[in-house]
Amino acid sequence: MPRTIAQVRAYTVRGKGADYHDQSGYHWIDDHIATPMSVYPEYRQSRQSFGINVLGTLVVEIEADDGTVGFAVTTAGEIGAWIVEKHLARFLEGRPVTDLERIWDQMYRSTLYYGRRGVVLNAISGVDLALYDLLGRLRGEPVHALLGGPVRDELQFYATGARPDVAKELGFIGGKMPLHHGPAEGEEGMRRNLDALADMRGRVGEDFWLMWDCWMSLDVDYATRLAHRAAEHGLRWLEEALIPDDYWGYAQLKRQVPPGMLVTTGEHEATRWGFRQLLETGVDIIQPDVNWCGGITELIKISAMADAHGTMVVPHGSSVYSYHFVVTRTNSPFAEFLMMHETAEKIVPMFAPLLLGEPVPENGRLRVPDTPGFGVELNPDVERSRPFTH
Ligand SMILES: C[C@H](O)[C@H](O)[C@@H](O)[C@@H](O)C(=O)O
Ligand SMILES: [Mg+2]
Repeated sequence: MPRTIAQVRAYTVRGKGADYHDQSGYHWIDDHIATPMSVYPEYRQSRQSFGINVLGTLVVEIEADDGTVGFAVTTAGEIGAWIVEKHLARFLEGRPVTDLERIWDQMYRSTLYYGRRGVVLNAISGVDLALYDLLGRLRGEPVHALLGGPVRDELQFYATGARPDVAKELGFIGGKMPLHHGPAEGEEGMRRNLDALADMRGRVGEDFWLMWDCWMSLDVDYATRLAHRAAEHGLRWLEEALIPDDYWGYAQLKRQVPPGMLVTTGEHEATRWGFRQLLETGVDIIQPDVNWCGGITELIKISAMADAHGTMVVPHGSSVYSYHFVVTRTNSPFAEFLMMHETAEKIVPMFAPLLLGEPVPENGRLRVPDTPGFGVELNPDVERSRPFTH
């Protein structure tokens, strides 16, 4: 007889954690990075200035009738806590822990009138991930064992951050840099972008992967011109050049970039329906974030669709929550590691200080632990609050 769900609880945490853009003091991740808001000069220097960190962390706890507790974290803060406590909890409490598919379907269908993507799917993802953590703890198995088991002994990673040259020394297979200047900064900005790429290529040599993360900041014309000029410096992929809804733009960009340059995107997309539209554009790699796209239950569907399209799935950096998935999928040959050290020169856990036991790559590689669930615990020293109950 499977255990049943006794209670669902939602907590919020401010500062760092799953809302990893919420850093204090200097941090490369908030240093003049191009965004859709870069058309407004007053919002170019800092993404926090326009609110990239307004949500905060949501912690979802799910307790079984035997007292076992599973949890997961995501980016959703108080809004997410309200959605979990006041709306989603009703589809879980009293149900078997194994009811993953029915619970997901009812959470998604019941929130369609105000959800579909964004913070509602972040909250649904948090619940789904907490359920997988609880199921793994109850069965004494790591989540990757619940997903069919590893297809490789260890993960290999590329690193995202300001210092691909340091990433190369640390054993990563590539370095993804933030793009600093968008179309509104004209030819001067384009030249600065290309100078930065040329400089980094000079530091890492000819064979190390270099990528740009454009964080939705470009238009098709600028992205096409940038791609063609970046080709001489061996840019491997241009990531999230356009806003997520511009599926037509992604299809055009894919047709226009130089042969061999990859077009990638997807971290701000959600559900099998959103990714079906993305796959039909012909992009080369989709990058769902498992904490935002609908959780493991939805990522299984997204990944199978992509596999049939011959498209790689390299989830956006989301620590253990993506590692347990990537290690079980043949069309996910490598993973992302976000360098959350303020100058991207050292390895620190992505969600630090939120999770105890959060594993990090060594020499750019990681054997995903066999600890039950996702193998991490909430840090009791991190202050959290429960803003709503039900
Ligand atoms: C580095 C990028 O600007 C984002 O901050 C990052 O979170 C995301 O786009 C990524 O792909 O890691
Ligand atoms: Mg990205």
